[in-house]
Amino acid sequence: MNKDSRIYIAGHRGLVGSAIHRALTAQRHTNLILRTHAELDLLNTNAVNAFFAKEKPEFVFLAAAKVGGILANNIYPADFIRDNLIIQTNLIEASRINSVERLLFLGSSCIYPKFAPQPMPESCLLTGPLEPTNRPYALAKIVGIEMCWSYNRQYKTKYLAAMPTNLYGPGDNFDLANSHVLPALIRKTAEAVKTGAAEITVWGTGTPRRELLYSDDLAEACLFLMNLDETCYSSLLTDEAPPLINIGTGEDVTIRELAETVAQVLDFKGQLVFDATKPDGTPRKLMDVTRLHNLGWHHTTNLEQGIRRTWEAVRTQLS
Ligand SMILES: NC(=O)C1=CN([C@@H]2O[C@H](COP(=O)(O)OP(=O)(O)OC[C@H]3O[C@@H](n4cnc5c(N)ncnc54)[C@H](OP(=O)(O)O)[C@@H]3O)[C@@H](O)[C@H]2O)C=CC1
Ligand SMILES: C[C@H]1O[C@H](OP(=O)(O)OP(=O)(O)OC[C@H]2O[C@@H](n3cnc4c(=O)[nH]c(N)nc43)[C@H](O)[C@@H]2O)[C@@H](O)[C@@H](O)C1=O
Repeated sequence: MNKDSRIYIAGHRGLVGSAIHRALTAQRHTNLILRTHAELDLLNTNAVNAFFAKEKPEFVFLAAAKVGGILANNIYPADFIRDNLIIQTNLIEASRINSVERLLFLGSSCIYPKFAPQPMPESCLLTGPLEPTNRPYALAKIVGIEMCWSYNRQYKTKYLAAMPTNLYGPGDNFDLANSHVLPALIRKTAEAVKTGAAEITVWGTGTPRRELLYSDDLAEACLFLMNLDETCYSSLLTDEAPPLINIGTGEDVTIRELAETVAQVLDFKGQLVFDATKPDGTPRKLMDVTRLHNLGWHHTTNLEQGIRRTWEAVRTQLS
């Protein structure tokens, strides 16, 4: 990407999109194309096509999606599969029609089988049954990968699918019902500190393991991939295997350890109570990040630093 390349960030107000926006702005990109949900509904095929025809982006970060934690995925499965299939199809097809140079499609680590080998290499895609709590969302993402691969083969496009691990950071969704685990734990812990409550409730058994990546690190990885030289980029887009790359830290913790780290950062001295009536979901989903490391990218923010930064960004809002 040149500094004046026309770059569209779909979903630039979300956790990931806002981090990509910050990273591109910090690198002095001057031609960013942005639309809020109210300005452009990505479910509207005609509106998306008109927007692409007018703005002619050269690079697309596809970070708009219907996203939520374990409970939201379980309660609204139809919304998750429908919205994601439509949004990604609209954007991939409009990118083809308008000759977008490179597109980065964001998927998720939940595309891999529930009992995949750990750590999970890209090659374990479609080798076993999925985790039921997020199967509709995961299937939409798997279709997105297959579309990128099919378009690359048939139309000679250059679409890459990045699979991030669980993410967190400033600008996350802190709604207790719909959010992911880390923002939920930060909010519950902040409220307990504020009210002097003796305990916080953690969903599930506390034994599942999760790998967490700070959103600004993820954004750096996305820019790194979009900026790969032609030889390295093309090496990820072969006819023989899906154009897939994992993004993560290669390290994970139990949910109990995660809750304890949040308690330590926010100075909460009370008890953790586990509510086993809530789903645990996948027991473990640790990414194999060998492919990304071999290209030369490593994360820089460790879990405790990331939680501190997130807390500093939201403490006035949550205290
Ligand atoms: N958060 C995580 O832990 C992980 C996320 N990912 C992936 O990263 C990507 C971004 O996720 P994240 O940033 O967390 O999600 P967010 O929910 O924070 O952001 C999604 C963005 O997409 C926008 N959007 C959704 N529907 C529409 C629509 N119909 N028209 C226009 N805009 C729309 C939202 O706008 P609005 O809010 O106004 O609707 C929002 O700005 C997704 O593809 C997700 O699968 C992957 C792994 C983990
Ligand atoms: C990114 C990823 O995110 C989702 O998958 P998930 O990792 O299972 O999601 P999660 O972050 O919501 O939960 C992780 C673990 O944490 C436990 N947990 C404890 N206490 C709370 C709590 O208070 N809230 C939440 N949400 N979880 C809690 C919870 O019970 C589970 O064991 C999917 O959207 C999936 O599609 C996807 O892509």
